[in-house]
Amino acid sequence: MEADYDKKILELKSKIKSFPDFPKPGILFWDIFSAISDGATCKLLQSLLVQTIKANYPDVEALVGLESRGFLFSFSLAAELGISSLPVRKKGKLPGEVVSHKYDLEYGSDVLEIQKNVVRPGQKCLIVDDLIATGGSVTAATTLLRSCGADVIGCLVVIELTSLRGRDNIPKGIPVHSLIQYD
Ligand SMILES: Nc1ncnc2c1ncn2[C@@H]1O[C@H](COP(=O)(O)O)[C@@H](O)[C@H]1O
Ligand SMILES: O=P(O)(O)OP(=O)(O)O
Repeated sequence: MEADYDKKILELKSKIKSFPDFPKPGILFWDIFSAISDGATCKLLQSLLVQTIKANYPDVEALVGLESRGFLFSFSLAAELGISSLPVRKKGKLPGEVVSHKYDLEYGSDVLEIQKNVVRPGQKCLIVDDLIATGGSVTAATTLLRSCGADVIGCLVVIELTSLRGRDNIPKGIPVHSLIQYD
């Protein structure tokens, strides 16, 4: 069983391409789109993510995708599990009334938004994204969701850049599950 899982992870890993110096010098960009351009890998990735959610978050009620690559997974997984798929977007992209959270970046700041009243108070929300690096996006999304009354039960990503220690930087008590880890 374990050997089968490890084999699937290796198969997935072999399909993810990396691009040095994108989008700026010094960044090694992990391109999730390179994996999902192949149908068999889409199916494999979806099944690994579903397996992780069922094993670790059996009570999850909503998957919150972070713009924009998080949306690839939040909708398809929510559809399979029959639960809500909620988007967190950058400023000015969601219609109607929104709740906002401004957060600091290395240089400057950014704002995340969610539509008002889409989260039920106490709703068990799992944050979903392609990758965790410093943990800044997950931290900001957690603050935003909590300000709406959500119960943030964890974070699920395909890739974790372990040397950046994102999981240590996010609020205590939010577990991180990643399928693939790179230094
Ligand atoms: N090296 C990277 N490759 C692809 N995507 C990346 C990379 N580093 C960051 N990202 C995107 O940014 C956020 C996570 O960054 P945090 O520093 O954890 O906020 C995530 O949405 C990635 O798509
Ligand atoms: O490329 P995106 O839209 O997924 O955004 P980010 O790089 O901020 O994750």
